[in-house]
Amino acid sequence: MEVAAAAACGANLRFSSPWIWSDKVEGRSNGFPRISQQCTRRHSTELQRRRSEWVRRGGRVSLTVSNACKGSPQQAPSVQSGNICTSFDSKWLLKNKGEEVTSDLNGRCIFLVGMMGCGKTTVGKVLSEALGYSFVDSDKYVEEAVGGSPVAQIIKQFGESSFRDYESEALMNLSLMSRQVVATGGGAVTLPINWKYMKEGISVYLDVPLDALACRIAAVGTDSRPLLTFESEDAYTKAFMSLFTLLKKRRCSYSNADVTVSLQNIAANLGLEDLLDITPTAIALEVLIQIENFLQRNNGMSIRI
Ligand SMILES: Nc1ncnc2c1ncn2[C@@H]1O[C@H](COP(=O)(O)OP(=O)(O)OP(=O)(O)O)[C@@H](O)[C@H]1O
Ligand SMILES: O=C(O)C1=C[C@@H](O)[C@@H](O)[C@H](O)C1
Repeated sequence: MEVAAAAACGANLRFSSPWIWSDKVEGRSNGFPRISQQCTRRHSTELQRRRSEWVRRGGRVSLTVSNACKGSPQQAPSVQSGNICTSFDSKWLLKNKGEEVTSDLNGRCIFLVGMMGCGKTTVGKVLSEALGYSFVDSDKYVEEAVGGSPVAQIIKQFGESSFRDYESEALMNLSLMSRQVVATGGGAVTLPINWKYMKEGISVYLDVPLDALACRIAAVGTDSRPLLTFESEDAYTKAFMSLFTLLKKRRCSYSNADVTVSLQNIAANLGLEDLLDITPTAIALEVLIQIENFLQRNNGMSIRI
């Protein structure tokens, strides 16, 4: 099936194998993607199979051995991005890195930003545990503030602009706190005032390829996501095309984050072909490594904009 509306969007798409096989999404002469029906069905089934496997394994991943890491856990060297060792349990590495980074952070909050489905909640919970921080989901914070209605209903009932006002108020309140990992809403980055709040802490962009996002969202359904407005019977196509348009508008805003953590880079560094093999623990570890680098580059200070 061809997705005509793709032609309306002028952004560059980055496809990461193996989420979209080259025989299923083909570049067209006009530079826009063509997505086959078969592709979308295969994606959902494959995703569900892999997710069950991932859950059965307890979210574990085997990491590539690096020559840079030798010795016992007691003599563990500091972990550099891209040099994650198999010899130690990744949770052990995360805990240790968490302890190191916690003291550098001096109580500052971490704000996770990124498109819906990029893993802010999943990774945020793991990260907060490693840092000894609390975890807050700003969507949940808004829901509680307005009496328990789901975000989808708030948007439908009051409109996106009112939701953004509630979201800004939530971020303002959260920016006054310390020792919190905050999973922000996917669109929080679009309002400049929110950056003022988030710059009270360290902001981290979780950069996940569009096709992986669409797969994850399609696997759980699009019903609770009113901003996915592309019309299609197929959940993957609906998610992919809507996210494509949203990301085109937001990419620049995400780049304001202090730190970017790219799943494609993690996969490349770990020698993994499949993004689904990257566990939340491995992603949280990369977040901490990148935060540590950022703090070192800026002498422990977050740059304010
Ligand atoms: N590393 C991962 N590997 C595989 N699936 C993942 C991973 N991280 C998250 N997921 C799955 O992706 C989906 C979205 O994750 P999550 O809710 O953490 O994203 P989010 O960024 O908080 O989304 P939103 O902004 O919509 O709240 C969930 O179904 C989750 O189980
Ligand atoms: O990307 C977005 O704009 C959104 C993401 C969700 O987290 C919610 O904040 C809401 O559905 C809007």
